[in-house]
Amino acid sequence: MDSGMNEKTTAELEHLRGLIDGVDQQLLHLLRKRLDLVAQVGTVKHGAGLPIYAPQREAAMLAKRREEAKNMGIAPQLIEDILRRLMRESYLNEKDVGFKQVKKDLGSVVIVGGKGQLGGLFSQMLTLSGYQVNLLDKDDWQQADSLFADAGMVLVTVPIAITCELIREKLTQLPADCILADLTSIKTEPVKAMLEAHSGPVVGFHPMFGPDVGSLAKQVVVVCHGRSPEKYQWLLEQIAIWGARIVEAEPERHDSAMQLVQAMRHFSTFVYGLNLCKEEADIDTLLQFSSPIYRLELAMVGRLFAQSPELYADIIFAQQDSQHAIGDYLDNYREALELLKRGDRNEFIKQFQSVAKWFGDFAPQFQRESRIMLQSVNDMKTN
Ligand SMILES: NC(=O)c1ccc[n+]([C@@H]2O[C@H](COP(=O)([O-])OP(=O)(O)OC[C@H]3O[C@@H](n4cnc5c(N)ncnc54)[C@H](O)[C@@H]3O)[C@@H](O)[C@H]2O)c1
Ligand SMILES: O=C(O)C(=O)C[C@]1(C(=O)O)C=C[C@@H](O)C=C1
Repeated sequence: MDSGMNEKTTAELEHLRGLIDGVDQQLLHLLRKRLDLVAQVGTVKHGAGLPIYAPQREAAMLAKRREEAKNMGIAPQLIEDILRRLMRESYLNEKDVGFKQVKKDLGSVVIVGGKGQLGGLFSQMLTLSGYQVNLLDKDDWQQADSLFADAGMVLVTVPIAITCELIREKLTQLPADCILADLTSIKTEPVKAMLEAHSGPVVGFHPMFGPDVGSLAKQVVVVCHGRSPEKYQWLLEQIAIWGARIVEAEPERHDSAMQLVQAMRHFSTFVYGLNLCKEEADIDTLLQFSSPIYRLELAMVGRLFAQSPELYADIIFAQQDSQHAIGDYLDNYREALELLKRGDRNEFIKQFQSVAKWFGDFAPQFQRESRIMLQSVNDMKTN
């Protein structure tokens, strides 16, 4: 290539990149305009008590924009990705405006363990909705009587290992019509303890997310009814206004689902990390050779070890029954290893096919979903 050609190329590139910069700046102005409109929507919703998350509006809007994109020769997935990202920003912005307060005459809310992670999040959400929130943490028990005296709701969110004991020993003298609720990751024992300790309304919740979610939009909260649901119906409406989906479950059914969804999953993630550690794997090297799916998997394993060991120990150890599920997993692992040792490739393929059949339509659905996640993982790479 001669140098004249190089200069010409450089000049052309510079010119085009200047134009691209201009378009990107216009995009910024459009984003500013959209955020301002969303802020106004937030104010209207706050006044009317409408949920932050409007799934029908989202579906209708996405369908229209996809169609328009196609007509303009733009990949529909591109506009969908962009709009979904923008809507995530909307949830955060609308949240800051605050939420309608569904129950005006509640009295105060006392969050026991309120200086912890999840307690902090619920304290923020309740405060943003106009409730008076008092925190009662481990060094605050001398104020307990005066805080409980005018409490309309007591919300327990202390470490799992001490939850039942604390409820039985310290929450037996609440006002008769006070709601007693908890956020514990297991439900059978805490709900039982609350029903025994308190004769008024009782309800158990399990937020299916960690404290680092920016907003509750699209998150799931499991509710286990205890006593007098009509007295805490407002709270379910309040949580729905925050954008979360309420899933009702009997405590036992919740706990048995959690054996697979939490105890076994966290345990196998723990063993995965333990194994990498014992093998003295070099994470930099692993990342260098990683496919996007491996990077995502490693991120999911690594994120466990950035969190509280006590929380995960409690989730795993609190349910003795989960040992069976973990034992079954180990048996299956062992049998699969035998297959490998025998060199029985045909049997491996046969079993693979029966698992694929069992997954049914979920397998291609998960493949589509994970493809989008993997593309985002790749987007985040900087080298
Ligand atoms: N963190 C999560 O991802 C998550 C998700 C769902 C449910 N949960 C549930 O939320 C509850 C709390 O978890 P967390 O992650 O917020 O834990 P955390 O350790 O951050 O918070 C617990 C709080 O309880 C306080 N505490 C300890 N002993 C106390 C006592 N005797 N009296 C009053 N307060 C006391 C601690 O000082 C701390 O502030 C657990 O039941 C857990 O199962 C947590
Ligand atoms: O239209 C609304 O209701 C909005 O809150 C705005 C918006 C958006 O960003 O377009 C955000 C959240 C909703 O789930 C749907 C749409």
